[in-house]
Amino acid sequence: MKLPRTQVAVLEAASATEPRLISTIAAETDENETAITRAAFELADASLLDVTEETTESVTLTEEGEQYVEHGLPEVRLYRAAIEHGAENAPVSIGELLDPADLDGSAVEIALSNFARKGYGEIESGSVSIDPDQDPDSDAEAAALSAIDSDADAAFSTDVLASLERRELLVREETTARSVTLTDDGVTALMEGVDVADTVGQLTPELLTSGEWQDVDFAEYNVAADTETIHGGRTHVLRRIANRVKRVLVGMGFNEMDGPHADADFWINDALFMPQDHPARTHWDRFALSDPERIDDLPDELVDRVRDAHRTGVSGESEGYHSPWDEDFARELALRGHTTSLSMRYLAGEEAGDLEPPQRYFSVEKAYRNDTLDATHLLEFFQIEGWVMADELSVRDLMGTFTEFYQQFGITDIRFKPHYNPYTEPSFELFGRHPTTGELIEIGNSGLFRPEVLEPLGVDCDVMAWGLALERLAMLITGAEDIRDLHGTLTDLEFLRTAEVTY
Ligand SMILES: N[C@@H](Cc1ccccc1)C(=O)O
Repeated sequence: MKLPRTQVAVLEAASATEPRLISTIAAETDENETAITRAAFELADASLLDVTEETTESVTLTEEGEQYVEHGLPEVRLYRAAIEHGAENAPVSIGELLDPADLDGSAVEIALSNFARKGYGEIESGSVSIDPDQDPDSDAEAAALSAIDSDADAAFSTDVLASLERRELLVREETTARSVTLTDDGVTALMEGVDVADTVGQLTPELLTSGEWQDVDFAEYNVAADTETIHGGRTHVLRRIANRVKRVLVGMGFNEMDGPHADADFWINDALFMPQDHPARTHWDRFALSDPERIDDLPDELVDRVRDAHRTGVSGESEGYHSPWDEDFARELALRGHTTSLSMRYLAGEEAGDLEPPQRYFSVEKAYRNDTLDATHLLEFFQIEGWVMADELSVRDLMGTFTEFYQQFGITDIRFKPHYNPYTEPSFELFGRHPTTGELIEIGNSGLFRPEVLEPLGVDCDVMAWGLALERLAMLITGAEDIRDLHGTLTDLEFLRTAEVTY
């Protein structure tokens, strides 16, 4: 029988009685492991070999884990120091214990939280009291750490391993080792004699330049063979969803808006009839920029009309806020807290000229808010902004548009809740049901622009508008439960590699 060179090498290195590791064969034959693996699978396909896989877990300590092996766990050090300072009798202030326990910086926090978690005692108003029945010498985590330090294969309860992993004191890794064993057919083939076929497995520059490629026999590829998974580049799941959203909206007849991320407060807030003392306009919520200090090129007449709307209202029963309106503040620069600044620019005729109804515009762009990070909030996120201008619009048009839009993503259970925005009346928040937790999560905000917004802009028909959160839509589509899985430093790579955008 004639076989390619690497296959002959694998066959000769394999045994019928004892599985041999592919990595060992690769080392012995001085071939790379991928080539040997491929040869092994080809031989398995021809029934000459069996390939078996064994997954093993290896555990290694992190740098922090190693430090604790040497110096003791912070909570254990705290317990020992507390005993030495008489905490068995009366609570001792934490300050007194830091030095003796050799704790500073982030180690203090680590010591306190694990001390409490393990029931070593209690910390109340800055004082430590201990549970005298505890024995830090039998701390299960400390024991596991030092045992792993001396023997990586040491066995432990999964609970202890999991908690050490959570504390990032160790990392667990899975490795798959493949072994080969000769089958009966393989043994027979070897006994009858196996020769190296003059086939070429790889086309090289030398073969090409010498012209030799014309005379050689090429080895056949087994395209069905099992191989290592290679993770190629891929468009980020959020970008894929954004692209999909754009395509859907264009399909619904919308044009795309574009504009500055940093803008005058005038466009971000004042044009929207947001009172200047609104909480969202304070430094708690807003990322202010200082250079340039002010934006000069605002449309003067519009500035005057917006000022009047704020102070005394517009025609009809409108009253305005009757509060001071500071033009300098309106000219200040900030990162846009919503992309509704773009809607204002377009409705004012600043971007695409004067617009006659009907019109539909959208953007899928970033907005910035000084929020607290959590499972549903990021400091920068994408908004799906949109508006429709027409002679006569009602809440039914708004609901119908959302129903049609979300349907394209397979989302049919949307809820509406009456809401308040200074710039729309009526206003509605939108909720969607999370596919795995079943929880209703807020996915957007919407409404019909008030006359106090439209009249200064020179728009004399109805405009309905919204801002939907792209990341929340992504959570509904992919089932991600934490927005931080989608982007930012905590993203789950495996999720990004495998997440599908279905529609
Ligand atoms: N700007 C609003 C969304 C919105 C846009 C337009 C009209 C109504 C609401 C937000 O960020 O939540």
